[in-house]
Amino acid sequence: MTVYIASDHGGVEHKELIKAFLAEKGIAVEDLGVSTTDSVDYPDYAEKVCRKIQESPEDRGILVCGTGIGMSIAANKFQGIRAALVGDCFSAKATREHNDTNVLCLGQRVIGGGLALMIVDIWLNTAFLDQRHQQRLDKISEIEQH
Ligand SMILES: O=C(CO)[C@H](O)[C@H](O)[C@H](O)COP(=O)(O)O
Repeated sequence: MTVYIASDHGGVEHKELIKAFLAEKGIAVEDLGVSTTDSVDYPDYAEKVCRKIQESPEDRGILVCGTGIGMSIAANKFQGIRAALVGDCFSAKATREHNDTNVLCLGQRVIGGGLALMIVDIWLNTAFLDQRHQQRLDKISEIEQH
């Protein structure tokens, strides 16, 4: 599994932190930008990550902006992407178990680096529960077709 990661200017510091954390754990990570705090538009970076996940659905994406909200709104426009904005450990686990999310969104202006890394660790290491949850994801896919 490869983790594709990107941020806008409001999330670049957490992105760098997460990238180093994943590399240290031996997890393949590909950085799709940005590398400076020059102002950019977050949908451009959400698209870069989401296109990668559409091409290889076994991979995962992580998007960071100031609040994580803009990235999550943009990411959920892409077919097959289930993106969640997460700011606590309980939701990090639940959104994998129940929603099988393939993109994690984080807000650098909202949560500290330590919590961001905990969330990433839980999110990457929690499996989808399937069972009753799959039928709900199927309904989301149906909505996406119309
Ligand atoms: O999309 C967002 C808000 O939902 C992100 O937090 C962006 O990073 C933010 O809008 C960028 O704001 P800025 O004033 O241009 O730095």
